[in-house]
Amino acid sequence: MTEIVSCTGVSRTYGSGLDAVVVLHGVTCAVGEGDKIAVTGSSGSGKTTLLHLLAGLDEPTAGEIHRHDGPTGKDVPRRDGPTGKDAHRHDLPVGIVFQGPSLLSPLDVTENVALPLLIAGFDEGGARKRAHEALRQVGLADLGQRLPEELSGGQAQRVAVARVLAAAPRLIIADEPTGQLDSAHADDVIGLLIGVADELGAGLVIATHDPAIAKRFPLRWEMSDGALGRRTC
Ligand SMILES: Nc1ncnc2c1ncn2[C@@H]1O[C@H](COP(=O)(O)OP(=O)(O)OP(=O)(O)O)[C@@H](O)[C@H]1O
Repeated sequence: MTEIVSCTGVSRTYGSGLDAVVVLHGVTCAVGEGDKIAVTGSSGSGKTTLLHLLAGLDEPTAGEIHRHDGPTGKDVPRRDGPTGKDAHRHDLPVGIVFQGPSLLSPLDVTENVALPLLIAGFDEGGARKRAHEALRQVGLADLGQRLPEELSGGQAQRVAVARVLAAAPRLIIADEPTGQLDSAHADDVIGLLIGVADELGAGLVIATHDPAIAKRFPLRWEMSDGALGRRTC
């Protein structure tokens, strides 16, 4: 397995002195290309904290997180890379899907999907083309000009998945991506995420409270009081 990110003895403490609260302790784990992992556990057990550390949105207070460099898991063909550069170098390392609304309200759907690519150095034409293709793949080709406020919750999460697909990351982190959806739409979004991870050869880690969703993942990690407990596959 080619590792994307690994944690060794990782802890996260909030506050200091008498107010210090250890919310994650001694976590050792690794995510590799092609891994599909559901992180379960009761509310407050540390799922989001772990996912934020894996995504690089937060830093541990103890232990080490190592991000392993490498090309995308599969040789994803790129037609629209940044002008004059090797497109693969501009694939984003991490794509994130959050539970709640994460689209920027002044931007239309296509602009939201294209934004990470523009930040990564793609020219506007190339970024828009990739955004259109990603939206087509998640079944939203006709909604590119809508504003986020004109979308249903399920459509908004599909756009968030398209944004990940367009960015072609090595690692996809999804924190309760279906927490605000009914079960039919939840199933649909999880299926899309798994399909996107397969297509990219990416690692996929999701946090979920839903046992039916967790069952769809070959690897399951259970968080309990800030520790990574039972792992099943
Ligand atoms: N910024 C913060 N300051 C202090 N404590 C925090 C902070 N963020 C999270 N915590 C605490 O860390 C613990 C773990 O939170 P975390 O959000 O990781 O849990 P979770 O398993 O994702 O919960 P949920 O399923 O409810 O989303 C909780 O007790 C929470 O109150």
